[in-house]
Amino acid sequence: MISFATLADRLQSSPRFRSAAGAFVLSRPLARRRARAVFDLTAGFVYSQVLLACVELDLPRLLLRGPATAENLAKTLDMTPAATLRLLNAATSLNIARRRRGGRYGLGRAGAALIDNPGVNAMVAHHRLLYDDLRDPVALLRGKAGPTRLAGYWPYATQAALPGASEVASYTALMAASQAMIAEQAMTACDLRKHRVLLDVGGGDGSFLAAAAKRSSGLRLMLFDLPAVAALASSRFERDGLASRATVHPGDFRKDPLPRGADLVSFVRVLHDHDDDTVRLLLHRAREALAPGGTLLVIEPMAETPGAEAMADAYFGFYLLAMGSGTPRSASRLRTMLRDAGFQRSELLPTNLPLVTQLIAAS
Ligand SMILES: C[S@@+](CC[C@H](N)C(=O)[O-])C[C@H]1O[C@@H](n2cnc3c(N)ncnc32)[C@H](O)[C@@H]1O
Repeated sequence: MISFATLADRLQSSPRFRSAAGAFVLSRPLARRRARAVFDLTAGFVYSQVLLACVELDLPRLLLRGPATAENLAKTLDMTPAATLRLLNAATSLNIARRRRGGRYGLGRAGAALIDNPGVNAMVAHHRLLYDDLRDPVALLRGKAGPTRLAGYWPYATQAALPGASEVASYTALMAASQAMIAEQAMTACDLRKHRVLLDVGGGDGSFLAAAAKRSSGLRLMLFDLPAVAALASSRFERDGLASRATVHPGDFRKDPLPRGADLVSFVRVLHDHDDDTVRLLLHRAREALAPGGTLLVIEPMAETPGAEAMADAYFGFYLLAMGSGTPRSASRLRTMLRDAGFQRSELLPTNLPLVTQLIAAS
C-alpha cells in the first residue's frame, strides 16, 4: 500500500499540480516560494562565482569608500562599464551591493559582512579547488573522479608520508585566517579560566591557543601537530611572546601517543577530517593523555545543526569527499563515540552561531 507521504510526493512532482498550485490564489505564495527555492538550488554555483568575482576584485571595500556608478568603478576593475554594471547588478541581487540614488551603488548587507573577514574571504578564494573537484559529482561519489585538487591541498587526508613545510603552508594559513571566528564562538560557550593547561591537538599554527591565552592569563598551552605545522606554531609563539607559556609537540597522532599533563584537551576542526577508525583512536588517545577529572572539547561544525543542515551534510559532506577522508558528524553521533571511548559525561554547549561551530564538552 502506498503511504500518504508517497502520495503527497507524487502529487507535488506532477507538473499539472504545480501549475494549478501557482494559479490558485491561496496556494500561490507557497508555490512561488518553492519555485524560488528550486531555482536557487539550480543556480547556486553561479551565485558563488559572482561572490568569487566580488571577493577577487575587492568590490565590498571599493563600495565602502562611498557609493559609485559603474562608470566610476570600471577603470579600477579593469572592465568595461557594461561589464561593471552587470557585476554590480548581480552583486545587488545577492545583497553584496545595494542600489543608491543617481545610478550609484553602495555596500549591501552581505557585502558589509565580507569586510575585514579574512576567514570568509580566504575560503571563497580557496573554493576554486573545490569548484574544480565538484565538476562531476557523480564520478566523485562513485570514486571514479581520479585525483582531486583538495586531496593535494590537504596532504594528511590521504598521504601516508609526513608532509613537508611547503605542503602545509597554505592550508595552515587558511585555517589560521578562519580561526578567530571559531575561537570566539568556542570561548563564549566554554569558560577556559577554570583550567590550568590546554592541549590543542591538530592545533595548526597556534591561533586557537593564542586566543585562549588572551582570555585566560594563567593558562599554560600545549600544541600537538605534524612536525612541519608544529614548526610554524613554535615561530608564532615566539613572535607573540607566548613561548614561555607554550610547549609544542611535533608528531603524528595516528602513530604517536598524545603528550600528558593537560586538564583540557581540544580537537578544533580535526575530527571531521577523519574516518571513524581514526576518530576512535584519537578519542582513546585523548582519554589516556588527560589528567584525571579533565575535560575534552570537540569544536567543529556538526551535522543536523537545526537551521543549518545543508552546511554540514551538503557542503562539508561533499568537501570532505573531495578531500579524500572524513565526514561531518552530528552531535549525537559524536557523543556516542565519546561514550564508547570511555567519556562518561558529555554536553553540547550552546554557541551563538552554531553554523560556524558547535562545541561538545566531555569528561
Ligand atoms: C583542519 S586543520 C585544523 C587546524 C586548527 N585546529 C584550526 O581549527 O584552525 C587540521 C589540523 O590537524 C593536523 N593533522 C592532520 N593529521 C594529523 C596527524 N596525523 N597528526 C597530527 N596532526 C595532524 C593538521 O596538520 C592540521 O593542522
